[in-house]
Amino acid sequence: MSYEKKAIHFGGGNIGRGFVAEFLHNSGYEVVFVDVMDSIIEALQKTPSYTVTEIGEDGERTFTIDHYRAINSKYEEAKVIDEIATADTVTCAVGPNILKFIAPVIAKGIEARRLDYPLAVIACENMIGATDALAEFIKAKLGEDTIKALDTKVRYANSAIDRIVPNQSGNANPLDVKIEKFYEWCVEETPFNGAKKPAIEGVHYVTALKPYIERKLFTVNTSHATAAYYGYARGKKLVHEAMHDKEIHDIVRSAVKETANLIVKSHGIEASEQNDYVEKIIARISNPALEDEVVRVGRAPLRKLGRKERFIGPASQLAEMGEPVDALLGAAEQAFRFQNVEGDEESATLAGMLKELDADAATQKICGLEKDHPLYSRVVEIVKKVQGGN
Ligand SMILES: NC(=O)C1=CN([C@@H]2O[C@H](COP(=O)(O)OP(=O)(O)OC[C@H]3O[C@@H](n4cnc5c(N)ncnc54)[C@H](O)[C@@H]3O)[C@@H](O)[C@H]2O)C=CC1
Ligand SMILES: O=P(O)(O)OC[C@H]1O[C@](O)(CO)[C@@H](O)[C@@H]1O
Repeated sequence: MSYEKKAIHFGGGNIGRGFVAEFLHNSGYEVVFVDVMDSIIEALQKTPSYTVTEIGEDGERTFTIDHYRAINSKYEEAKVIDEIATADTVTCAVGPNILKFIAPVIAKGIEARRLDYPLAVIACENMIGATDALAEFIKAKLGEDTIKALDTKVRYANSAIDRIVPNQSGNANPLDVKIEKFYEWCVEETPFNGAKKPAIEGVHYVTALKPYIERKLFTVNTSHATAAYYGYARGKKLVHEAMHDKEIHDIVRSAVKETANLIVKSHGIEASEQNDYVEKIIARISNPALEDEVVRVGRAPLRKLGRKERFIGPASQLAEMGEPVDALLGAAEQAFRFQNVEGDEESATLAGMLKELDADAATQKICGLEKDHPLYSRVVEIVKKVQGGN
């Protein structure tokens, strides 16, 4: 394979190594990982290859990922800037809250650009409009001249990325990644009009991303997080254990029945198609081979209780239509109860906020709901219940 194209990928974690880098590598890109975690960067620098193992119903397939380099942006920012100046694409999978921290170095790379075609930037996060958000942070750091000629320097495309990559442990090579076989990576096509769009095999270019990302976030992530929060509350360690508990299984199904109603109504997707999609997701999150922990899937509850996120996002739209949202609110309640979980900073911040703020202030601050929104008083009641220890 010839490696004529170069991709800079921020975040050498689970989805970065296991999904994004695998696709870039298999499409002939040299991948330059950028991370701030010493152990990951050192391992990538020392180890010339790692293995991605896909777990499917029909067995396992392995791929060797090589021809990559790695830079720690904490110590070697100048190198990162130079790589971006001569790269074809920048991708990231760092978590929505980290976008603001990677933006300044990307901006400097754009300012220093030495190629006569635009850099393609695609954020791969569980977040609606993640690339737009990154673009805003980048714009704040760009000079006026660059902003005037922005189209010639950079093109931003939002994406929806779906593949379950659990935390990895027990692998002989700590860089190895075990992932599910299923994947979906949709990227907006129109931002590349008049420019070359990244030729990444497996990427599905779409003209309208909203139906894809909402269907994904409000089905995959809603069901996964519902199983995780109820599972955590009932002492389950792994997501499939939660899904094999009949009560939790039924609750998860009720939540995705509510979101299916929204997806069908707002995106004109056929009910039978959405039903097939739901069944596929239920099977995926029930897969014992993934050994996915409820605390990983429930991580960052403050973000997950946000206005556009997996519970309040669909529930607020449904409430505006006068449609049922009981199961979604039940799941949101369990998210509010995900407090002081070891290793999850946000769960401690959530606990602090629920102590300090009254229910109205917490509802507004955490869920971003306006007082006159039809969902508002119902969420306030939930917050009061959680605060009262009931
Ligand atoms: N793991 C999964 O199954 C999926 C994850 N995603 C999304 O991908 C994103 C990453 O998730 P994971 O890979 O699971 O998390 P992870 O925690 O395994 O990886 C995140 C990586 O970002 C790095 N990082 C943090 N700050 C950084 C900075 N300033 N510069 C460069 N790197 C930095 C971390 O050190 C870590 O290696 C999240 O937005 C998640 O929602 C999306 C679909 C599936
Ligand atoms: O990455 P988030 O947004 O914290 O959500 C947790 C998990 O949800 C999934 O995307 C699928 O439900 C994961 O595999 C992901 O890491």
